[in-house]
Amino acid sequence: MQPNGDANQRIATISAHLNPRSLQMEESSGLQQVNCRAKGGSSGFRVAILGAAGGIGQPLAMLMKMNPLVSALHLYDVVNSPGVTADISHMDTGAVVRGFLGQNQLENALTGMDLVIIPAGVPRKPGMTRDDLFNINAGIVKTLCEGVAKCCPKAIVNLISNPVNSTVPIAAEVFKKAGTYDPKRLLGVTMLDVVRANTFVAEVLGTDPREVDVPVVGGHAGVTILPLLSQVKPPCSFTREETDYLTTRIQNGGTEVVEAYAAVRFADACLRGLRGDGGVVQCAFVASQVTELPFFASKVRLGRTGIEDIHPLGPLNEYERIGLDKAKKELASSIEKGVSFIKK
Ligand SMILES: NC(=O)c1ccc[n+]([C@@H]2O[C@H](COP(=O)([O-])OP(=O)(O)OC[C@H]3O[C@@H](n4cnc5c(N)ncnc54)[C@H](O)[C@@H]3O)[C@@H](O)[C@H]2O)c1
Ligand SMILES: O=C(O)C[C@H](O)C(=O)O
Repeated sequence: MQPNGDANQRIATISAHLNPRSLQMEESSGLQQVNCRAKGGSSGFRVAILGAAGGIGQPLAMLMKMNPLVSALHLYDVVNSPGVTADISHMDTGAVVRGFLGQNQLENALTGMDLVIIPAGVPRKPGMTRDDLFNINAGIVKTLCEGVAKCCPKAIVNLISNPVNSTVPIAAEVFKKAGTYDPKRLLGVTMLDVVRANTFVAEVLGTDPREVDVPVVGGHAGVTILPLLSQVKPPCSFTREETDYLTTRIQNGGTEVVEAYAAVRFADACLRGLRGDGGVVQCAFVASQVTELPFFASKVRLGRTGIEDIHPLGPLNEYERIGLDKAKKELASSIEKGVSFIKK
């Protein structure tokens, strides 16, 4: 898997030769494979991953290729997408996979997509906060969202690139500028916090994490990650010591491990919503009136039009009310930072 221009062209030639029907050729010749949009092997949704060659992007691509709701999978990156595409495309599952390399293929990658998942950008190194990524990732998200606004304005967007607390407001401003903003279709992925919370709470309770549901609200960084331990299902209670331990561990989970599993589960929930399944509810960072802030993570119900309902926070205990105040303070400045990045 050593992708470069030549390898790309070789893959193009081989793909076109072996299965010309699976490709929708553009008029122009050249690097045809990467310029071709996948037709889709079966009925299902068309999904693009932007940043598909990265640490999150690659396993995400593999797991989305295994998802029966996906008929076409577009893998876009500024490096290495041909090799990743070749690997993933050999999996014997329904979705047709196409690779797209570099800025001039962004539009082809995006055209016709139902769901766009964005894990593009730089990740944290030890000692960094997610906000330290702002300077690089803000510009990347801006450019990619301009592409979305132009080529698939009706797509659901799952924003993974950090700092999510600022990149979601950036995306919203880009879409507003383009006249395509639909707050129901823009979701910051905070599901990893829920997945971690379920796991850590189950550890403390000595139960199966699949049986546990912990709402995590606020945002996706440090104190803005607010697990509502008073609302855990099935109902249970924690000592003050357990509450401190769990809250701190959930808030700092990203320094332990970073993984794609939650992104896959969240994308699957969005697709099940688009299909019309009932009762699809997940936490996400979205435009919201749950608090006085313009964006906030809480439980949302996903449906055919994206977010169909945003759940209120429910009753909070004293510990959570103090946590909420801290979360809102930091969130307000992260949101403002994202908004003014576009407005400046
Ligand atoms: N929200 C979450 O729960 C969550 C979870 C994990 C990671 N993240 C964030 O996701 C991002 C990616 O993390 P990673 O570990 O995959 O990093 P990575 O460096 O392994 O991968 C990032 C990928 O993005 C690509 N990229 C860079 N600029 C691009 C551009 N302009 N267009 C398209 N692709 C571009 C890179 O080439 C690379 O392949 C980071 O910002 C990280 O903090 C968020
Ligand atoms: O923590 C990170 O930097 C990545 C991601 O946001 C996570 O929560 O794992």
